[in-house]
Amino acid sequence: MLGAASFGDWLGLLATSIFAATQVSGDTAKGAAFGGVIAVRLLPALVLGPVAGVLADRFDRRFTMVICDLLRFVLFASIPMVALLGAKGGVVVGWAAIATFLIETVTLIWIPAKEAAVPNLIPRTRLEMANQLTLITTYGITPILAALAAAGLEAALRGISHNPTMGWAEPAQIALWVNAFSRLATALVVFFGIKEISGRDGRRDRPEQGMLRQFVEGWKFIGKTPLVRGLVLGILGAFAGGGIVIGTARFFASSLGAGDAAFYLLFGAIFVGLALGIGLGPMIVREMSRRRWFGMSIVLASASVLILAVALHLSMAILGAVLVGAGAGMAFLAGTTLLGGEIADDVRGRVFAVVQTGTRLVLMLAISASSVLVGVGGSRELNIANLGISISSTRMLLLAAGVAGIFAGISAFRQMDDKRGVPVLLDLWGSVRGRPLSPAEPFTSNGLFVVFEGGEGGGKSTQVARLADALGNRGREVVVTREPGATDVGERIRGLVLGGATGPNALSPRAEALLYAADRAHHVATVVRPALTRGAVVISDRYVDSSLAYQGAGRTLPVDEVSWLSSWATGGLKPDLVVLLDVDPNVGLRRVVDRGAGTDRLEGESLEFHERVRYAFLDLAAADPKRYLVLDASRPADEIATAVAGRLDEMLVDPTAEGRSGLGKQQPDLPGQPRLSDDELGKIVDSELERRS
Ligand SMILES: Nc1ncnc2c1ncn2[C@@H]1O[C@H](COP(=O)(O)OP(=O)(O)OP(=O)(O)O)[C@@H](O)[C@H]1O
Ligand SMILES: Cc1cn([C@H]2C[C@H](O)[C@@H](COP(=O)(O)O)O2)c(=O)[nH]c1=O
Repeated sequence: MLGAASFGDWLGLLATSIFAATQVSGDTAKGAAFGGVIAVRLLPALVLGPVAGVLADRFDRRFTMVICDLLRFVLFASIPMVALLGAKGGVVVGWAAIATFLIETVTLIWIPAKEAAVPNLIPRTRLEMANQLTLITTYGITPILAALAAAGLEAALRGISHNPTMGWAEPAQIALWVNAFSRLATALVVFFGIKEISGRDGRRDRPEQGMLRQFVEGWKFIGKTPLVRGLVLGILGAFAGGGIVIGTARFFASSLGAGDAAFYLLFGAIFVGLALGIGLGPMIVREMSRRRWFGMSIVLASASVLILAVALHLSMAILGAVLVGAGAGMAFLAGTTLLGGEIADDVRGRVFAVVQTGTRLVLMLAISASSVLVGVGGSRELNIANLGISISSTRMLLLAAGVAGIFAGISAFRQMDDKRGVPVLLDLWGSVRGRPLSPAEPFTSNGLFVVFEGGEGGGKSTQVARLADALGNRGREVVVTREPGATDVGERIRGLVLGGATGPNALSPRAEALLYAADRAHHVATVVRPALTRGAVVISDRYVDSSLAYQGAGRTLPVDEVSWLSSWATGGLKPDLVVLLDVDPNVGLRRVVDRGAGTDRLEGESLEFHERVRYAFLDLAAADPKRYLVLDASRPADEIATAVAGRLDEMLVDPTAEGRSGLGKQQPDLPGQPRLSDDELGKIVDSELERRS
């Protein structure tokens, strides 16, 4: 139904503008009438936008929508009616402008009511799919259908409408009637068919609050909530960029040496990209955090504006335009879904109203300012320092828009990020492959987590014991632990992975990886985290890197999958320091044999296996040197112990020294959930009790 109404609206937008233009003669008057009607449609946003959201949050949204649609029915129908009643051209145009202004005003109230109501009707898991459908219908299918219908009407009725007795059959008039009746139909469907829109809690939340208070509270909510701030900032930034692209499009097409055809091609490319972004985006990024996806999509759209700015050839410009559209489409979808799904019902209307008002204003300003600016300098070329490098002002403007958009996308990303500390590109790559990285579990470490890693016989157990003694003598609480086998469950797992059959009946590599991960999950939850919370120094003989080296490089399982598994098992807990005892496998394995306690299943692996393990450890250390202390394990044990103790001294004296990233620090608050003062908390509890009573 909303699709049909949207079709009617697009048709109405085209029809009112064309209709106004046909009522006057002369090019200038026609242009003014056409542009005037469109400008009038945008103006009410200025006046009414801020209060529209309050109405959506205050009154029954179903009745608000129905009343708005009935009003729009009457107003749309009145435009052709005035002409039918025989009014003169000027009067008809005047009334078309006034009616359009009123229609837009009413629409401004209808949109936040509808947008705020939709999330209450659809389960959250389906919200994105519903938004996909709505956006594709509203911005993809219905404008095209409307344009086709307008052209079809024009062709079909050309003969009839010249007949003076058939004035009512002018194409623009018919289109307006269609628009009017589509609104009447929406009103009836919402009133009789979607009664659930009325049944929400939010309306009764604060009936005693005045409108002004609600209005002010809405703005405060937007300003104070990082998620909403980020969303609003990102959406406005994206629209500003989009406005500049639209405003400069014609000059840009001519700067490519192409004419009107190129202009239409670029426009088409943006819409193709938009449809691809909205339609395929969720399938590509799969489980990726929607907050991250939103910021990244804005960065993609803006970076693609830069491609436009430097495009030397039409094909490059078309690629840029498709990517601009794809980024914008994905940002639009992610933004709408986040607004609907993560914002409480009682303020949702006001947030939607701010977004819709802001986007209209920003778009209008960006289009007009950029078209004026390129109009002034667009046909000329700026010649830099007489070096023969000439840059058109259109491209400079696009460059500025791209940079500003990237900035807006990054700031939005930062404000909303719900996976702080998780590398962005790895997360994106993991999500595309169906395995997004998990954020670190909120946790306060008051201690120090030191891990010893390395190949077989490197001297880890020896050095763990030496360090524990040294720290214990200084009065520190030290917890010595190991993987696998630090807990009862771990002991049993150790028996499975290190004992057990070899040859064809041996444990499969994936099962082995899962068993090590299970040991680790239990170990971290029951030994490591509690000790770190107490403030102890935890010294572990092996941790995550052993899985990456042995199961990843040694068994040749995909390292990113093993890494994801470990990060899931540990909730993202990273050591403060990893001491890597680097040993040639020939030397290490000889020591193991000389120890005389026999060899286990892994120690019995080939030399090539142990070589791969060794270089995997070294690669891990090279990728994050601040967190690692790499020592040559062939040095005497005392020298190694002194080097380790020296590094620990530095870290314990200066808690901010490199490698002590998580120490004594609380994980950041989740974005979108600012900490509340006792006062604020008290107020919320009071109002909740009041509401319940
Ligand atoms: N720096 C060293 N130089 C020579 N021998 C050493 C050195 N450090 C330890 N050793 C000896 O090497 C053998 C293995 O040492 P240790 O058990 O500490 O190594 P590990 O890395 O824990 O072995 P595993 O890989 O089995 O866990 C022991 O006999 C130990 O005494
Ligand atoms: C944690 C972990 C260990 N391993 C391997 C490495 C060793 O061969 C054994 C542990 O024996 P140690 O004498 O206690 O060093 O297990 C592994 O393959 N994957 C891991 O995650």
